[in-house]
Amino acid sequence: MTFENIEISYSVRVHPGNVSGQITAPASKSSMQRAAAAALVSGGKSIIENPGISNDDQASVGVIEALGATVRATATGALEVDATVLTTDADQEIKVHFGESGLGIRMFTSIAALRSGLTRIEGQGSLTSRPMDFFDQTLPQLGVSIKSNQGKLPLEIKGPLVPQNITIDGSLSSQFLTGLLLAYSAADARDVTITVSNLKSRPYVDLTLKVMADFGLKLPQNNNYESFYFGKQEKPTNQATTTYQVEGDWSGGAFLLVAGAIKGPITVKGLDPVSTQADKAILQALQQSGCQLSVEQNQIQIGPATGPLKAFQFDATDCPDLFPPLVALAAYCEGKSVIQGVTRLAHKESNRALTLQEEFAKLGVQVLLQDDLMIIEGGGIINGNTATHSRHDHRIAMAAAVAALGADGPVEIQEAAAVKKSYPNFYQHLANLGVTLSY
Ligand SMILES: O=C(O)C1=C[C@@H](OP(=O)(O)O)[C@@H](O)[C@H](O)C1
Ligand SMILES: C=C(OP(=O)(O)O)C(=O)O
Repeated sequence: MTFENIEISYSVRVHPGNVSGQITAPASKSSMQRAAAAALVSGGKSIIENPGISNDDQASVGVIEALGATVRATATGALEVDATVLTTDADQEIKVHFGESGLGIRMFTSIAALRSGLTRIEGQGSLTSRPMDFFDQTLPQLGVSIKSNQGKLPLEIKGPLVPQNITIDGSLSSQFLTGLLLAYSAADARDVTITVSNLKSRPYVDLTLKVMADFGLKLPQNNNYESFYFGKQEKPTNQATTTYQVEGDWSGGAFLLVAGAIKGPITVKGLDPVSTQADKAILQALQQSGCQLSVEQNQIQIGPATGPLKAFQFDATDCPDLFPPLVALAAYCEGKSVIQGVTRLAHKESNRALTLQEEFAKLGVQVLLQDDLMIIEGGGIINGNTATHSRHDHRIAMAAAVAALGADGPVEIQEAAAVKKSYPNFYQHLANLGVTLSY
């Protein structure tokens, strides 16, 4: 597919009403993209079951193909990845395109740096303004030459990356560390340590290590998220085919759960309560809100409280993608809800603190920003008969759509197709739950 042609200009009108029935959460793009990377660097054969189909997922599959893996869809819908013989020569000059995926580019750039040939790294939309200067600072220390556009895309890199003891800053994003962990493992790093200061979004690193373990890759020792030590032993040689099941997505699922808490009851399937995914933490805020919640291994049942929902306090520093669904929830909770971690939002698909404040203001919901805190005044009337805009940010579109369920009239979401980045079936899933949508 060509990312230049993604069509993002249609609007969706979400009509207020109840949700009911059952729905299965989509595949997690965090799990899927890591699986694609792990399948490539394993140098073996893998089967990825329940593969994601979002734009970010498709971008990652395209990237592993560009890096030489062969990918084939099976009759059951799984993906078969063969990385035993790479079709791309390591010395060849190649171009890889990441669409708008922050994880994709930050994870695969270090992996592509294992090549001795030149790799040109491109992206589009919001990705072109997201910071990549980490690579300017880090890759030269590992023997990789890099040319960037003043710390932004496009990048040109030429390796091969040679693992060294290195110290990195983990405060902007965990995604760079995810890439280095995979690259060091692939390069059979021995007796080498990645030291990380101020690491944020830690559970995402747990997910990286979990996927690496599932693919039988060489694993570092995690010393309290402050350093990751790759031991002296040789990396395992992987003979057997790995079968990996992509996890259901707590990040997209969070919007379904909030819809259930506001206007359910509904049953959400496919979310593993013992997943390492950061956004599983939505359950804590939902519990505080007093909604009806029953969490089982195979399904979550969720519905409104008997009385009004209650305001909550939540620290989203390590699960920043929960801000948008939490703001939608807070809009329906009586009183002031407080979410910590605002500084983590500046460099997402939009500056999410501001876009949440501006788009929810259109719905009559006041969102205050005080240093690292977001304060949402909830429990009032949600304005319908109004238009919001996705701001080309999938999570802003989904937050506005869910908030619309209890509004006093329909809410338009402009440039609604932004959801394709992570959850292409989102509107269909709302419709399956009984929501009336018009286009
Ligand atoms: O590794 C991942 O899958 C992700 C990590 C998080 O980013 P940061 O580490 O930059 O917070 C998250 O916001 C992003 O949507 C996905
Ligand atoms: C920020 C996000 O993703 P990424 O950083 O991978 O583009 C997201 O999905 O909300």
